[in-house]
Amino acid sequence: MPLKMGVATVTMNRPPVNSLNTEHLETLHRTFIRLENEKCRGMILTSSSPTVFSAGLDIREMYKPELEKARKFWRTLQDMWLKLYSSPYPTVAAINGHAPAGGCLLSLSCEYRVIVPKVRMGLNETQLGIVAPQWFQDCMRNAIGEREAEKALIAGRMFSSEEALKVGLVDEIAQNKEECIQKAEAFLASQANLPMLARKTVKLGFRHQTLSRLLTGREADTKIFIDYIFQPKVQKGLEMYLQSLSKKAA
Ligand SMILES: CC/C=C\C/C=C\C/C=C\C/C=C/C(=O)SCCNC(=O)CCNC(=O)[C@H](O)C(C)(C)COP(=O)(O)OP(=O)(O)OC[C@H]1O[C@@H](n2cnc3c(N)ncnc32)[C@H](O)[C@@H]1OP(=O)(O)O
Repeated sequence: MPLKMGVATVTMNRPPVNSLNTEHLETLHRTFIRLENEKCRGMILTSSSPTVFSAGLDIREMYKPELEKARKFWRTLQDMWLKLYSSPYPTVAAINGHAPAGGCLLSLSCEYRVIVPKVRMGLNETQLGIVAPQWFQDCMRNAIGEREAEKALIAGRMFSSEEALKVGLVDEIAQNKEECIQKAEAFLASQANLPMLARKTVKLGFRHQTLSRLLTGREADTKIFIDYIFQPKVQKGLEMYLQSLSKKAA
C-alpha cells in the first residue's frame, strides 16, 4: 500500500479473481483502519488482476459453510464495508476489470468511480438466486437513483462500461488501467484543497442514513443472511453456479 503525497493505492491481490473471503475482507478492513489512523489524504482502490476488479463475495464461503464461519464471514464483510463507506478521507475506485456483486459494492462504497472499457459491473445477485442485502441496494440507489436501481436490482443487471457511465454508476471511462489511476489521482487532487473536516462532515451527512440502517440492525442483517443461505434451494443454486463457473474454466 504505497502512500504518495498522503494518497494510498490499495491494490487487491487475491488471485485469480479477488473473490472476497473472510481473510481478504479482514485484510481490507485492517487496511482501511490503518489509513484512517495515518490520516491518509485519499485512497485509490484497484486490483492487480488485468481483467477482474473483484468477483465479489467468495461463493465458497456461502456454500455448505459451518454456521459460525458463515456468521464470522458476514460480520467481517459488514465491518469492512462500514469502515470504507464512512472513511473520512476521499476514496476512488479504479475499476480495471469486472466488478460483479460484492465487487460492485466495493466500488459503490468509494466516492468516485473510473472504469476501463469492455468490462461489466453490477449487482447481479438475483441472477444467482440470492438477494443483494438492503445495504448493497442502498449503495446502488444512492449512486443511480431509485428507479434505475430498482430495475437493475430486480434484473440483477450487469452493466457494460459504457452503460455504467450513461446511468451514472461510474463517473468516467479511462482507456486502460494507467489512465484509470491518472483520473483517480486527478479526482483526489481536486479534493486536496478542501477543508478536510467540512468535507468529511458533508460526506457523512449524505451517508448517515445508509450507515445507520446497518449499524442499528447488524444482528438482524446477519440473521437474514444466515437464514437465507442455509435454505436447501439456495444451497442447490450456489452449487450449480459454482459448477458453471468451474466448467467454464475446464
Ligand atoms: C432477503 C435476503 C437477504 C439477504 C441476502 C442473502 C444472501 C445474499 C448474500 C450475499 C450477496 C452476494 C454477493 C456476492 O458477491 S456473490 C458473488 C457474485 N459473483 C459473481 O457472480 C461472479 C462470478 N464470477 C465471474 O463471473 C467470473 O469469474 C469473472 C467475470 C469475475 C472472471 O471471469 P474469468 O473468466 O476471468 O475467471 P473464471 O474462470 O470465471 O474464474 C476463475 C476461478 O475463480 C472462481 N471464481 C470466480 N468467481 C468466484 C466467486 N465469486 N467466488 C468463488 N470463486 C469464484 C471460478 O470458479 C474459477 O475457479 P476454478 O474453476 O477453480 O479455477
